[in-house]
Amino acid sequence: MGRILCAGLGPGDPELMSVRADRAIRTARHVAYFRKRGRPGQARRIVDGMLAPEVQEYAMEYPVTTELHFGSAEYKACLAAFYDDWAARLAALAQQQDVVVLCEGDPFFFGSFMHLHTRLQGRAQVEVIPGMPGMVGCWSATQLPITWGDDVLVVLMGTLPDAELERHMRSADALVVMKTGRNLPRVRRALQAAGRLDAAWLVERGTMPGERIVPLAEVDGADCPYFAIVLVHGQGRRPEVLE
Ligand SMILES: C[C@@]1(CC(=O)O)C2=NC(=C\c3[nH]c(c(CCC(=O)O)c3CC(=O)O)Cc3[nH]c(c(CC(=O)O)c3CCC(=O)O)/C=C3\N/C(=C\2)[C@@H](CCC(=O)O)[C@]3(C)CC(=O)O)/[C@H]1CCC(=O)O
Ligand SMILES: C[S@@+](CC[C@H](N)C(=O)[O-])C[C@H]1O[C@@H](n2cnc3c(N)ncnc32)[C@H](O)[C@@H]1O
Repeated sequence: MGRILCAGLGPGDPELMSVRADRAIRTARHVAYFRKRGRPGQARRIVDGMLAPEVQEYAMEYPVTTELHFGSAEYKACLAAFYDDWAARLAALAQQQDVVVLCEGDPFFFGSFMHLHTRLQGRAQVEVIPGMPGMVGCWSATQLPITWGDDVLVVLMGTLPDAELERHMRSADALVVMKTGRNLPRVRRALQAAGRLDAAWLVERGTMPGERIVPLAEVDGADCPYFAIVLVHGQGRRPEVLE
């Protein structure tokens, strides 16, 4: 059985990837990565200038992202076929030589590689190199702590229904909202309803080129990039500052 190594790349700044991922990428002969059709892909962009000249690249282009609703049968069938196809191709390739799959952030944290990982069991030796999740890069970009004392941190997806968003926003101390993109107006409304809007920050492309950090209440756009996270920092218990 060949080996498939998935390298977590961290939030975007190449200096935030692990030494192990760096080594795997620089010595790789076969490199695969996900991307939206017609775009360079964040994972591929992060490793610009790191790949060996003779490397073979495999761009795994999503057949759809927002064109079909993710709850529809058509979307599920289309994505299942896409993952099945790439799992078979990578397993065959790995018979000859190691394959490195690139993944922005951490592969096991809402990463596309999870869908290949499931399908590759028993067909290849699969290893995952952890990466710093995007949200860590984002809260560090704000230069403020995210949790103190007993704070409960909840990670939400902007794709959740409005009522679910609002319920969690009311109960948690610190908040991370991912998959913001075109869901931004709904995320904003839910934060307002939960009384959290004034404490919320929008971090677009955290640690990537074009990074933008703004108080969410000051943003009037209906949309933001897919690579954007909304944060509410916890204010939990801590010893008082005496001086
Ligand atoms: C459908 C939707 C729903 C949802 O997120 O649940 C969804 N992606 C959406 C949008 C979207 N996706 C992408 C862009 C362009 C970004 C750009 O180029 O700017 C846009 C925006 C756009 O097209 O406008 C590309 C992309 N997506 C993933 C990666 C790789 C990675 O991150 O690993 C990359 C490459 C990024 C790169 O590196 O460039 C990964 C995932 N995306 C998934 C689903 C899951 C897989 C599908 C499945 O199996 O269901 C998974 C694995 C996440 C998971 O399963 O949690 C949501 C619509 C929400 C809505 O309705 O608004
Ligand atoms: C499919 S998930 C992938 C998560 C990734 N595996 C991780 O560990 O962060 C994509 C979502 O992650 C968030 N994200 C990841 N990295 C980010 C970054 N550097 N800046 C802003 N958002 C980011 C965005 O909310 C985006 O919609």
